[in-house]
Amino acid sequence: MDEKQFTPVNTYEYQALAKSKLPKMIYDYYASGADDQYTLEDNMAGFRRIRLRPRVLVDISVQDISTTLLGISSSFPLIIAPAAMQKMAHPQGEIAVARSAAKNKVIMTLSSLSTYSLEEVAESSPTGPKWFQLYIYKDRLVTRKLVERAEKAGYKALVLTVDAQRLGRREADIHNKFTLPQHLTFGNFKNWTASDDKIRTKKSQGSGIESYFATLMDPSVTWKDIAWLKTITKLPIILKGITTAEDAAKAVESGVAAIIVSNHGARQLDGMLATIDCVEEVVGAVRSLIPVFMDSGVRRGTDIIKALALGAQAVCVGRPILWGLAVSGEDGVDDVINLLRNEFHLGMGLVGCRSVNEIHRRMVKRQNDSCLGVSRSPKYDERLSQPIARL
Ligand SMILES: Cc1cc2nc3c(=O)[nH]c(=O)nc-3n(C[C@H](O)[C@H](O)[C@H](O)COP(=O)(O)O)c2cc1C
Ligand SMILES: CC(C)CC(=O)C(=O)O
Repeated sequence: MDEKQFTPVNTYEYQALAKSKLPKMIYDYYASGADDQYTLEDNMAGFRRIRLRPRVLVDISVQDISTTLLGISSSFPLIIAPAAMQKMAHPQGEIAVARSAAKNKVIMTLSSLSTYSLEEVAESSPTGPKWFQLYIYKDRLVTRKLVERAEKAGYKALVLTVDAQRLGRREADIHNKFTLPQHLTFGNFKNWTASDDKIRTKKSQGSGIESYFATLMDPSVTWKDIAWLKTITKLPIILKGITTAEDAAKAVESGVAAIIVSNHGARQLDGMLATIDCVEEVVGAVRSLIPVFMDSGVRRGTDIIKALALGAQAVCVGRPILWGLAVSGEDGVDDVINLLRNEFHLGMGLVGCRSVNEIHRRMVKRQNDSCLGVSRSPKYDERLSQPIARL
C-alpha cells in the first residue's frame, strides 16, 4: 500500500510511520529505553496484564469524559509529558505540540531541554495551560533563572524530574553517537553555561546527551533541594519519577502538589517495574492527600481507564505525541490526541461509566503473565519491525 495514502488508526501505527520517516539517530533516541529494554517492553505489557471488568446495561447515551487536574480543566484525563528536542521530529517542534494541546484542551508539559524557548512556546498558544519540567543543574542559578522565566511566562506548575540523577544508558544513542543536529539549539540556553555546546563536545565518544547530563546536572540532589525549590517559587511543584510507597510518603511530607508515577519511559533504570504496577502502591501511600498521575507505556484509551481504576487521576503520554509530530506536525499531534480521546470515550462507555468519577477499582483485575502466554503483543513487534512493508 502507498505510504502516502495510509492513515494510522492507532498509536502503534503512528510509531511505525514515524520510524519510516525519521533519520535512524533520531528515531532511536526517541524510541529507546535503557540497557536491555526489559522495562520498556514491560511498561506496555503491564497494561495487558490488567483486564477490564465491565458493567452492562448502563445508560451511556450521555457521557462526560472531562476532568480537572490541579485546578485546570482538561477535555479528558491526559497530559502531554515533557520530551526534549522536538524540532528533531518536525520544524514546528514544541510549538506544534503546544498549539495542539491548547486546541484539544489538554495540559502540555514543556521540557527544559526544548528546542524552542519556553517564552516562544508560551506565546505560541497563550490559551493553553502549560507546566514546565525542570532538572536541577549543578549551577543552581541556571535552575533558578528557568523557574523565574517559567513563572513570568505563565506556566502553571513546575514538574521536577527526580529519576535522573544520572542519565540512563541508552545503547542505541551510544552506537549512533547521538548529538543534537547542528542546525538546532536548546531554546532556553542561548548564551548560557548550559548551552548546547556541551552536547556536542564529546560526540566522538558516544552519546552526546549522556555527556551533557554528566557535565551539567547535579547528582547530589536530595529532598533538601525540594525545600530549596519551594523557597524560590510560588508555583505548585509536581515530582515526576516516584515509584515506591516510601518515596510517595516523603513527597507528601515535603509539601509537593502532586506526584507523577513514572520510570521515564524506561529510559533510566532498566529492570524496574512497569509503572502501571507501581500506581496502586503509590496511591495507597498518598492517602488522597495529593493527586497522583502516571506515565510510561500508555498507548490505548483503555490504558487510561486502567490507570484511573488503580487510582491515578490522569496519565501523561510521551512517545505517541512525538510519533504524531514526526508524521505530520500539529495535525499529527491532533490526531494522536483524538485517537486516544476517542478510544477512552468508547472504552469508558463499554465498561459502563458515564463520567470519569465512575471509574473505580473493581473495574480491573490483574492477570499473571502465565495466564496470558505472551509477554508482549505480537502485533506490536510485527508493526515495528517492518513498518511500511506491513502498512
Ligand atoms: C524522546 C524523549 C525525551 C524525553 N525527555 C524528557 C525530558 O526532557 N524531561 C523529562 O522529565 N522526561 C523526559 N522524557 C520522559 C517522558 O516525560 C515520559 O516520562 C515518558 O516518555 C513516558 O513514557 P512513554 O513514552 O511510554 O509515554 C522523555 C521521553 C522521551 C521518549
Ligand atoms: C535531554 C534528555 C536528558 C531528556 C530526557 O530526559 C530523556 O532523553 O529521557
